[in-house]
Amino acid sequence: MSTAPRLSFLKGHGTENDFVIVPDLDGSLELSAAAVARICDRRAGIGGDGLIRVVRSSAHPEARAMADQAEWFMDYRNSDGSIAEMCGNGVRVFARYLQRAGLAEAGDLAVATRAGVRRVHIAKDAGDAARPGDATAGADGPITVVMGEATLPGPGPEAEITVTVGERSWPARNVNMGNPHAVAFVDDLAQAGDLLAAPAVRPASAYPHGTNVEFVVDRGPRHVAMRVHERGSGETRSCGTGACAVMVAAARRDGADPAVTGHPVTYTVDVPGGRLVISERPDGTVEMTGPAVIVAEGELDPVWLGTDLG
Ligand SMILES: N[C@@H](CCC[C@H](N)C(=O)O)C(=O)O
Repeated sequence: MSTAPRLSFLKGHGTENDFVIVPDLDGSLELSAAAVARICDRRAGIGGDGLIRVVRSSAHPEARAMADQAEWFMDYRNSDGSIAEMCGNGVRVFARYLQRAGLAEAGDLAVATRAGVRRVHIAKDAGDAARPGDATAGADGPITVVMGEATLPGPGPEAEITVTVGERSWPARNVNMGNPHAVAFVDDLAQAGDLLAAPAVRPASAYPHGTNVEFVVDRGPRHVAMRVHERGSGETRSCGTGACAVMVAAARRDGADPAVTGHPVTYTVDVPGGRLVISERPDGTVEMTGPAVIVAEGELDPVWLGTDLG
């Protein structure tokens, strides 16, 4: 009989950026990069753009210092097993899991991430939505995350980014939302091609740990659409931090800087998997609202898990 641990999981998504959620409340699991990649495999595993381990902050060495501000830590991994600092869609799905499991109530909540503590607001229902009547209000209501401030490098080589796909290159904006992004405005999203391989981004020195790449077109006033190639996951149907980076890049391009005007600015960002509504406030904080859905739960077969997991 197998002595391998039984591992419960849930599956969820935010605008079709999908995740395997692994509750490990007391932080007893060792999840190797290989184990994460196996679980996220869409043919041989559960499948997902990433894996989110739910751990009590006090039980995780990277989160212990945040435990007095946020009870729960989002340990986020990309589908190739690599670690990422932050996941904007993931943090909404994380909050939905906590609500569903009775570990948090609708309303305000703080979540610890590798990029710091993020404030989350879980709408009680569509009527409590940050934007009543918004298309993002599903049966469970939308979730809003205060994503922190975008960081853009000052003039210099790190600001002069070029993104290349095949024969075509575009200038891009370097925006950090806790994790790195290169945002390129294009004429047509199809120009990004099949995105089976990561676009080339130069200079490499601007992104010592690699980057996510967004391709953006205009849809109307304060309304854009994007595709994304995610570091560690490939093309996905959505990226929350990427959509925030896109919103800030679009606002700067459009001459809208809330820090200068004193007024918040809001963009609708369409992604292949849905719609996100994103605002930047005069104090520089970026706020994102979108759906978060849990679709299934189950248990991984301990025999299949084998010895990859401790
Ligand atoms: N999909 C996420 C971002 C996940 C991390 C990213 N691939 C990285 O390596 O930085 C989001 O919704 O923000």
